[in-house]
Amino acid sequence: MGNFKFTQIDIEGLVIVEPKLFGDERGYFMETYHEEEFKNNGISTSFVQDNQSMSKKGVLRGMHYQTRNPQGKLVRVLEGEVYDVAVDLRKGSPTFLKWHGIHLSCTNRKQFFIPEGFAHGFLVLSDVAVFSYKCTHFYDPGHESGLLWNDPKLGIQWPLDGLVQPSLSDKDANWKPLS
Ligand SMILES: Cc1cn([C@H]2C[C@H](O)[C@@H](COP(=O)(O)OP(=O)(O)O[C@H]3O[C@H](C)C(=O)[C@H](O)[C@H]3O)O2)c(=O)[nH]c1=O
Repeated sequence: MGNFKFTQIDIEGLVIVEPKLFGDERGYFMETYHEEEFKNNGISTSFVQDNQSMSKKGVLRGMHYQTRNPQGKLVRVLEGEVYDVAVDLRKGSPTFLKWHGIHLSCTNRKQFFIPEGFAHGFLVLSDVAVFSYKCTHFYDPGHESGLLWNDPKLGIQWPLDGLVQPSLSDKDANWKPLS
């Protein structure tokens, strides 16, 4: 046992997962998910849908959540690097509207578990990023919602690194600001 390191952070429920790498002259092997180890470390949920997206440098996808069938997500990067952000939207949470960001990359191999009740998004820092994640509920297009990436009420510190404006879908450019 023990092929993963789990780190809880100061927003309850968010977990950083670091798989153990087994390298040899052929290359490497690592487990990327293990139901029992994850359950024993605060990720006691089942996943029903896997997604993958590819994005170019400067793309920002988010901040998304579902108002019905809220999706918990276990996210990781297969190629490149992103800055991944989760925002606590759980009613009554002591960290309501607080956010946490983390660099996920194919080199640090970190995974980020984001429970149901959070908005999620990421900014692509490398030329290309392939993003892969598991969801705890199915996609529910009729109940998609979102927050503006730069909503002053959130104050997310994106590593824009000179980028004036990330590249957004029309949907992501037009979420309603928090009142
Ligand atoms: C999410 C999703 C999308 N789609 C279709 C709907 C659109 O025709 C197309 C692109 O969808 P969208 O622009 O919403 O994709 P993203 O901007 O990557 O959305 C995701 O971005 C952030 C980072 C998230 O955390 C969510 O998983 C999700 O909202 O794929 C599906 O058919 N199934 C799905 O589960």
